[in-house]
Amino acid sequence: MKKAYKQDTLIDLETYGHEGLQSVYDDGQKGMLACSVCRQAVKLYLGIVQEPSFFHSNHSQDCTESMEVSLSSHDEPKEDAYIERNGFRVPISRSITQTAVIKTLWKPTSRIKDNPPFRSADKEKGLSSSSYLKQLRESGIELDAQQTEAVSAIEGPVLVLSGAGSGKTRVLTVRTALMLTELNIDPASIMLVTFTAKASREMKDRLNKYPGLTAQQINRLVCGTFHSIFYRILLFHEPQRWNKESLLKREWEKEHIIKLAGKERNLDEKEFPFDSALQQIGLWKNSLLFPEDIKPEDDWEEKCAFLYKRYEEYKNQHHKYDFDDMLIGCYSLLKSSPDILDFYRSRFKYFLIDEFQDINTVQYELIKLLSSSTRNICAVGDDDQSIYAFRGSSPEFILHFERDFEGANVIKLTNNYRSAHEIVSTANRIITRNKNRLEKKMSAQHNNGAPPVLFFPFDEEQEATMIVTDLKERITRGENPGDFAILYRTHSMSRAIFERLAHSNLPFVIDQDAESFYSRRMVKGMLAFLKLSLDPDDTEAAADILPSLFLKQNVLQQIKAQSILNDCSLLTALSEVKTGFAFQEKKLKMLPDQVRRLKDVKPSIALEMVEKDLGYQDFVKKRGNEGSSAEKGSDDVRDLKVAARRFQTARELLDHADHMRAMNTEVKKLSKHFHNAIQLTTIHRAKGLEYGKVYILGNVDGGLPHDYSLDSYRKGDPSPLEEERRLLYVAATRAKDELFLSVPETRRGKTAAPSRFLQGLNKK
Ligand SMILES: Nc1ncnc2c1ncn2[C@@H]1O[C@H](COP(=O)(O)OP(=O)(O)OP(=O)(O)O)[C@@H](O)[C@H]1O
Repeated sequence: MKKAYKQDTLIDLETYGHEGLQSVYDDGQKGMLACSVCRQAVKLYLGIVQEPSFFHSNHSQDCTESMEVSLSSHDEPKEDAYIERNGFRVPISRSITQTAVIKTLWKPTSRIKDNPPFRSADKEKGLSSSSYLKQLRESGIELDAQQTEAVSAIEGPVLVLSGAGSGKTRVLTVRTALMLTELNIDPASIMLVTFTAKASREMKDRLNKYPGLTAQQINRLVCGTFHSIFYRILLFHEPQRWNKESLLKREWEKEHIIKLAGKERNLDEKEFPFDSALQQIGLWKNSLLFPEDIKPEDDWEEKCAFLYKRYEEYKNQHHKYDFDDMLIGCYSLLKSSPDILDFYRSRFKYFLIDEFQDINTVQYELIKLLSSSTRNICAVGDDDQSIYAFRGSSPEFILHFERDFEGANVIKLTNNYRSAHEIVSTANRIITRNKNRLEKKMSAQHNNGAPPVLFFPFDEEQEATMIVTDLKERITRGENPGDFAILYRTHSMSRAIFERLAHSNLPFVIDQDAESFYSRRMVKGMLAFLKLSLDPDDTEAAADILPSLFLKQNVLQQIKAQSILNDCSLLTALSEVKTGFAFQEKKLKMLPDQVRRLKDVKPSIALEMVEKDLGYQDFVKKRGNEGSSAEKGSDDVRDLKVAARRFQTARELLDHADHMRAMNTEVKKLSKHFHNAIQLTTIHRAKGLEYGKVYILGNVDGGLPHDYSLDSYRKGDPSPLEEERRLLYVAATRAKDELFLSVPETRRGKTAAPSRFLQGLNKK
């Protein structure tokens, strides 16, 4: 059905603007829509599979008003294409309708086109004379020819270039097992380095299941992350200096130190992004750049360099160290103590390094130092999956492996055992456009699945609604929530989908470090004006608006005292503050009236007023971290304005923000216990994981690729853009069976161009 009434207004989907569909959807959810024929309640279907249409909420038979609808009979969706389950309209057929298109307004869902046909893999089995590999094969652990070569080349430098899903974990574990069994290599002479502690546990678990290995052998392996292994070495040689009590374990401990230093430069806690500064400091440390090496290129780097210097001084004075120091400390120890270096060079004879594409300078130098005499290093990784440049990793280490380790044997694993052919082909087409990479092409081992889907919501809100509709349909039909993942470039992109899932009954989990959108500095600051408009005595809100009025936090005490003395509200007291600047004082005088007016208009308008009339725009320009492009305050402001569109009053928006903050905490608590839930995660966190079905949000220029990479590209540096393309590649290759790419028409309230990474993928 294409027509419905909202009160007396007829909504005709044939002519209704794409941008208004979300609010029609919301009206339907609130029971505000009626069938144009029988006047019973209807809702709007806003999903991925079919075009939007109205359906009755309380019975499955839709009225036959199709004569009113100007779709040709050829295009008309059949009523029996739907069934009603749990009050939800579920299409029976999963086929994507490309013919029943709402003219001009609705861009139909489509699929990636022109992928090369699937060639049944004539997979070469690994031929090896190894009796151990035969034994493994008999117990179900097979290797193909490339994998066999990779596990058998034990001596000398080896680079295993393993495409996504090509079984590198299998290669690493089988290789280790082979060394311990058939080759009788002492486990204590093998260093097996993984990217996470979880990965090292998984490796050991797998080894424990392999035939012919004893628990004792596995325990004697030196297996762990770079940090855990090198910290053990430090602790052995300098236990006093590296005792556990001196470790700055938590981010807030480190932030505390740089915040103290920030006072010397008048960097306000509420304004300066100390967390980003810590990240910058970590980046320098991991690149073995010490305070004296830094040559700041702009104001941001200059401030960070100052904080870095003070941070190091503080640690030295107070005998503290952080995680980064563990690696730097070990590197210095080995460099400055030839005896110790010799000892470890003769102790460790074999190095196996997982996720080599994410190695950083200090880690690389450590491994080079230790392996230089035996040169038995086996690096396993995929330059196409290098996505941690912000932590100092770079695909350069893998790209230059052959140069740094002369005579290296390079083995490519190109069979993808994870994903269906159409997904693998699409991923290949995306990544081959990167220039700085080693040539390789994955080939899928099965063809069970249709080409990836492209869908085109109007904005972030519709994107979330369409995905949740799709999830509900599928889960109602019996699919497993744990099979789904929703991946995004940055946490802030997950706001709308989090909100929609929080209001559904679907089980979902989020990353532990995902902060609520409404707790972000710029968002809180802006909402504080709305809060004050409803309650001029709200102390927290008064404190939160001070930075944007360019007032120090100590003004809070002053206005509290004034409000008691003069028996007035905090807001009125604020208007009396004397700053010594006539212009500022004049602005403060106007504040109470301006703030009070905010509650009388829709929140989306109120936010515009805060931005333009109350000077928030100037604040964001000056203090919104605008220079550091990756985390701009202005982006948060634009996101908030999109979120606010769905609310009629300031109270509704503020209640929603409180609810979402509470839900964020709650969902994180539950995330630890949920085992069969939809996963919401950043692409970075999804690395190394796999899911049946994957939705990727925001495939538009500015979203993925992220704005900052486009800025760099315009300035002549293409490498961040290449890293963004790798991110899309990593995201796409997490999917085993189905992949959905969302391409919204607008983003943050502005028209958006489809991601350049998808160019040409859906055209004949
Ligand atoms: N020779 C093989 N035959 C059949 N299945 C295999 C083979 N090798 C690996 N697999 C399976 O392929 C899947 C992907 O393997 P794995 O997770 O080790 O890939 P990966 O290279 O680590 O992936 P990524 O780099 O994308 O995270 C696993 O389910 C694994 O059991």
